[in-house]
Amino acid sequence: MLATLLPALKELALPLKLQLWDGNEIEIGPTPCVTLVIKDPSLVTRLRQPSLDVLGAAYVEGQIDLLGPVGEVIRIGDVITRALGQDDFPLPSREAHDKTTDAEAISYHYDLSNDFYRLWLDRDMVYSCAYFETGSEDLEQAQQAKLRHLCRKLRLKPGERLLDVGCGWGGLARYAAREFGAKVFGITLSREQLELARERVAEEGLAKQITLELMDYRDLPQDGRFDKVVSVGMFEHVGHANLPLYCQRLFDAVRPGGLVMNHGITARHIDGRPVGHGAGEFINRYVFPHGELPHLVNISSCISDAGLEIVDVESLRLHYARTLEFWSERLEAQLEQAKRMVPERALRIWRLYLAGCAYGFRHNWINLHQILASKPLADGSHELPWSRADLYS
Ligand SMILES: C[S@@+](CC[C@H](N)C(=O)[O-])C[C@H]1O[C@@H](n2cnc3c(N)ncnc32)[C@H](O)[C@@H]1O
Repeated sequence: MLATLLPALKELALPLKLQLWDGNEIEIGPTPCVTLVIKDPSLVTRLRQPSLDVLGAAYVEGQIDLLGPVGEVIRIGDVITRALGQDDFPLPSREAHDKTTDAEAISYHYDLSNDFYRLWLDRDMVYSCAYFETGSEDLEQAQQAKLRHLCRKLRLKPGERLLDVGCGWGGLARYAAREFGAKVFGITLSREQLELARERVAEEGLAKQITLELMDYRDLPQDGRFDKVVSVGMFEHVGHANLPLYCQRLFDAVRPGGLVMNHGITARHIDGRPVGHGAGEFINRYVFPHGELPHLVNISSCISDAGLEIVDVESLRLHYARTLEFWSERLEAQLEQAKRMVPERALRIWRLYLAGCAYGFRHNWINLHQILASKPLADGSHELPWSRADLYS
């Protein structure tokens, strides 16, 4: 098999070296910066028609090692799988979601280790796309700018009640309470997140303004008690089948005249056909089980059908590429510390996931949309200013 694989790889002239199970080294292209260590000879057959899922799984399960800058590893993986891989990937499955499967999926990802996430996220541990007003900000500045951008889009005022659906480690809740005087109710399905988020609320003396609970979005109050609703990086876990219910819950939670912000990752294609040879399969298998990415059209349609009026949409695709590059660089710079916090297998998964998603956003495989919607008042009016000028003043 090696006899057919090597000429095919060499044609790609990649900066890659193979190291075989017997110690032999073969240079595939000029000045290699990445070494693919094949520990298991049976893998060569599968590499003849590779996918990012096959390569990623082999790395996670320890059948191969990948040495060199992780960004280059991903780029080389993409070139190889596009050149040698198959093209007929099936459409991703759209699954039924219930509270139990969703709670397990959330725990798998978010309860991994608070220390590990603290290592490479910003100090507020905001785990979603940052906002780069000029492109020259560092991660801390860009995450603070994102929190401000969200609160401004929501036209948040002192004393207003804000619901934060999928509140993570509480960064937005604390920002909205501290900087905008809001009263925040936040929910998460992760026990680890909740514990640390509550600690941070108490440390900042914000306990009177912020309540955080372990709660599924399906159990939210439905009496329009909130002035504003925000959901950041959460709806990717909902699944197509439950999008109408999710949007209905947001509608029912907010008062007439109130605003709803849905910030999340969206698919490149409406039918969900794969982008990146096997990247989606890898993410689904190892990173976000039961995750599903709707297209902007799917989520917009559900928001509208629920009775909300979409008033503003912004794409932040390259902002998420930049955010993920920061996360990946920070993790790569601290691998020794990370090894002490999570099992080797998890570290391998998260290294590929962060660098791979940075690459995916950069190459337009996926997008990020902030969708602002208003719950119309009885006479059809809403409470928004005439222009967006206030967002930038
Ligand atoms: C990517 S994190 C984003 C956290 C936070 N919004 C941020 O920007 O840092 C996704 C969040 O959604 C929450 N989540 C996912 N599914 C949920 C569900 N069914 N009900 C409530 N929260 C959920 C997770 O627990 C997690 O806090």
